[in-house]
Amino acid sequence: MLEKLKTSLINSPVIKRGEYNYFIHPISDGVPSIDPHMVEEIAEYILQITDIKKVDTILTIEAMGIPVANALSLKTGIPLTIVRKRPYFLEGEVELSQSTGYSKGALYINGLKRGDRVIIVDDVISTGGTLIALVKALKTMGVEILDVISVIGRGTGYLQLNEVGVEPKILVTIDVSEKGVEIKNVFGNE
Ligand SMILES: O=P(O)(O)OC[C@H]1O[C@H](OP(=O)(O)OP(=O)(O)O)[C@H](O)[C@@H]1O
Ligand code: HPA
Repeated sequence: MLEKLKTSLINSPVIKRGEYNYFIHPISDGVPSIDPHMVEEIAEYILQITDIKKVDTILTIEAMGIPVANALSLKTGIPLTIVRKRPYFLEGEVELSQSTGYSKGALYINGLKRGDRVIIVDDVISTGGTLIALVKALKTMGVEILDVISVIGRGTGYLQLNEVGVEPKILVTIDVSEKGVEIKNVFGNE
């Protein structure tokens, strides 16, 4: 189960970004090159754990949620909506603040309306700062969140989502230290 993802995660280099131990992996960084068979493996797995038929749009966040979310879109014919890091000043655009363990910025939602049913797909959840801000904004907009799926999870940031009534599905949970990456859990194996 998710063998390509697990093997490659264990082999990820870890660098320092300030105090933050940052792992580098194709799915979360596009570096080194992304193996399409690994993306396929991940997309197949996600389709087994979510009820995709009810979804109006697959929602992801620029940049590194895109490869997996796009694979899901191609496989299902369900449109892809990308939360961007730049504004377009369109009517109804919603701005939110993003904060991760190593960066701060703004995100912009376009193309969603009240009542739309979405799944959120992202590459990594760490502090939870990105997804909590997005979930809060979507709830205010009246968008229905059917599932929140992260390919990789690290730390306890996902618990913040529990506080707003969301239990994210994290495919592979890891520990990251200066020594490297360790696999802690695979979704469905709890
Ligand atoms: O749980 P958090 O601490 O918020 O971290 C997770 C976020 O960090 C990464 O995004 P980043 O802003 O680095 O952008 P990228 O996808 O362009 O690499 C990742 O894609 C998640 O969106
Ligand atoms: O350590 C990380 N690596 C890659 N992407 C990330 N997004 C949050 N944390 C990380």
